Amino acid sequence: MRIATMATGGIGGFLAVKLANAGHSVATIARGAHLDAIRANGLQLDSASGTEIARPEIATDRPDEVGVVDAIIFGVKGDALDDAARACLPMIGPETVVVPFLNGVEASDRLSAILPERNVGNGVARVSTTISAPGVITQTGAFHSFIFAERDSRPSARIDALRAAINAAGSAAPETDDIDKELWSKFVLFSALSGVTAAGRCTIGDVRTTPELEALFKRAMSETAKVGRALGVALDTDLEAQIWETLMAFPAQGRASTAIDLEHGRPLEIEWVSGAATRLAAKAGIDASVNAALYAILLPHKHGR
Ligand SMILES: NC(=O)C1=CN([C@@H]2O[C@H](COP(=O)(O)OP(=O)(O)OC[C@H]3O[C@@H](n4cnc5c(N)ncnc54)[C@H](OP(=O)(O)O)[C@@H]3O)[C@@H](O)[C@H]2O)C=CC1
Ligand SMILES: CC(C)(CO)C(=O)C(=O)O
Repeated sequence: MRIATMATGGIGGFLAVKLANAGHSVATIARGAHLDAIRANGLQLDSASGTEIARPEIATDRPDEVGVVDAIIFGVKGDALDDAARACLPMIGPETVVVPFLNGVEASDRLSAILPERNVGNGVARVSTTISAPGVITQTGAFHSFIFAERDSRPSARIDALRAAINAAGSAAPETDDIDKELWSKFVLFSALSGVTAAGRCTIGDVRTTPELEALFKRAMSETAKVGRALGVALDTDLEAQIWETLMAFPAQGRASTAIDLEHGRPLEIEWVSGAATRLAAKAGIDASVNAALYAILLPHKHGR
């Protein structure tokens, strides 16, 4: 397949290494020192199972030089979505699918306001990766799973082809017949994890062992789940219990990327996480005072410091 990564950070970089090393024609869109390093040394993925280096066929900051691709792995932070989406236009042909893996539940709709809707899919990533140095992606933990589909979850040859490519490349792209459920199930987890570990400057271990933080986490989760259900998403009736159980298996030192971004003075994606939970709750007439409070506490740090 011809695949582009817009861009080549934690998400795009992880998949670019796997797909390029599996023999696909991969164009990595990146910029600055990260692009220079990819061009000079290749793109490196460090994980518990070792180091993999890929030499993507194209590494560029000029998407207009790439040509039309079959699929675009779309992974930028929420505030960068609009510019990055517009930059994808020259790579899009009639059959191209653009799959967003952003946290939150609004990326696919936002992309569809900029790109032709028939070219937009929807997806959710369960992985923990970051750019640790120019040209280097580091994975924490061993989990990596990318769930995606057409926006309405209908069966689709182009989605099947990308799933097959990712599975054969050594990652995991399980099938789904309800992408909204997948997205919202992660959003219920992530809105609570992001808000509590960032605003509380704490770890998952702290949330598990401090009853007050546990209560806060569970209230945030329950608010977001109520919003999803009010919007008609078929969330499991015991989703909140499942998430709490999952949290028991996370490393105690773990935190949401929002908490790590806060620590490093980087911009925060809160508009699309606690902010989105608050906004969508207001629209649905649901009280989301915990998400609103977590959002407010983090707002002064939204643009980084
Ligand atoms: N990484 C992870 O483990 C997970 C991430 N997610 C979500 O996926 C999304 C992407 O995250 P992640 O991959 O970690 O983000 P990163 O910050 O690692 O990577 C994003 C990259 O996009 C680049 N970029 C942004 N706009 C453009 C542009 N117009 N042209 C070229 N490059 C551009 C950035 O460059 P620059 O630094 O120069 O701005 C940066 O290198 C987020 O919503 C995140 O919450 C979800 C699950 C797990
Ligand atoms: C919680 C986690 C690691 C799960 O993929 C995540 O999405 C993030 O921190 O951004």
